[in-house]
Amino acid sequence: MYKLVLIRHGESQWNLENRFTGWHDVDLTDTGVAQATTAGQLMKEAGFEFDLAYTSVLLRAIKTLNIALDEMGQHYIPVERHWRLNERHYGALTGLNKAETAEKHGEEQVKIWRRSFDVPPPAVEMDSEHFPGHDRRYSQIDPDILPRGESLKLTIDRVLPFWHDQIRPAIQAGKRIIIAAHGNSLRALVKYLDGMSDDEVLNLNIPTGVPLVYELDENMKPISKEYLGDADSVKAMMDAVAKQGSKQ
Ligand SMILES: O=C(O)[C@@H](CO)OP(=O)(O)O
Repeated sequence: MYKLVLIRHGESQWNLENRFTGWHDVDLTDTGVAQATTAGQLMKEAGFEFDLAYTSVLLRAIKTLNIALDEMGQHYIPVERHWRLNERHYGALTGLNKAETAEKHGEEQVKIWRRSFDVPPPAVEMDSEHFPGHDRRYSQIDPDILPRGESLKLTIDRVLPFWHDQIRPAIQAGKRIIIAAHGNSLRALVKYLDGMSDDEVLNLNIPTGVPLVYELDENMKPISKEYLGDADSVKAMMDAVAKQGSKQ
């Protein structure tokens, strides 16, 4: 039996401002820092020990991981940062306020953009500041595979190769692993691990800064899955994420 912990970053500045974020590199708010600290305390109390951590190349996930590991006294473990764990790229929606977008285009359209399985947002132009090709951290990646706007399906297509090539073999080699990532890159992983249908994943919302603990069998099939912390507050946080696309 293997244990795996997934954690979405704590609240970011653009979560607070309710803006589509994607690959835009925003920092944590004070609440986000507090959530990451609490997550570390909860994992410490539960006796978790990690050998290796994976995260994205975005500040909010990296910081959440560092804060939580620091809190656990496990700041020294190796960390692998990879762009394939980045948030889903929100294309031309990046930076827009979700409630204002719902006023303009309707809540239904915003729900389709946020949660449909295979409808991508409108693409960013190559000359947009939100096209990743202008960012040094992506300079080694073939521009043809850099996203300009991803559906969940496209996000899954770029997250899963990293799971299969790197993370799964490390788990099966006995490494105890934590993955700090993002709402939609983690929805991609959870959909895959839980074998959820394209319809079921529509209602999956992942709260910020709460460790999600999986027990996996030899074939990486989930035996159990639970969030650490108070169940009612976790549920309230998930509902709040779902409502971010409502009109004000
Ligand atoms: O804006 C984003 O990048 C994501 C996560 O914050 O939002 P959503 O939950 O709307 O997919």
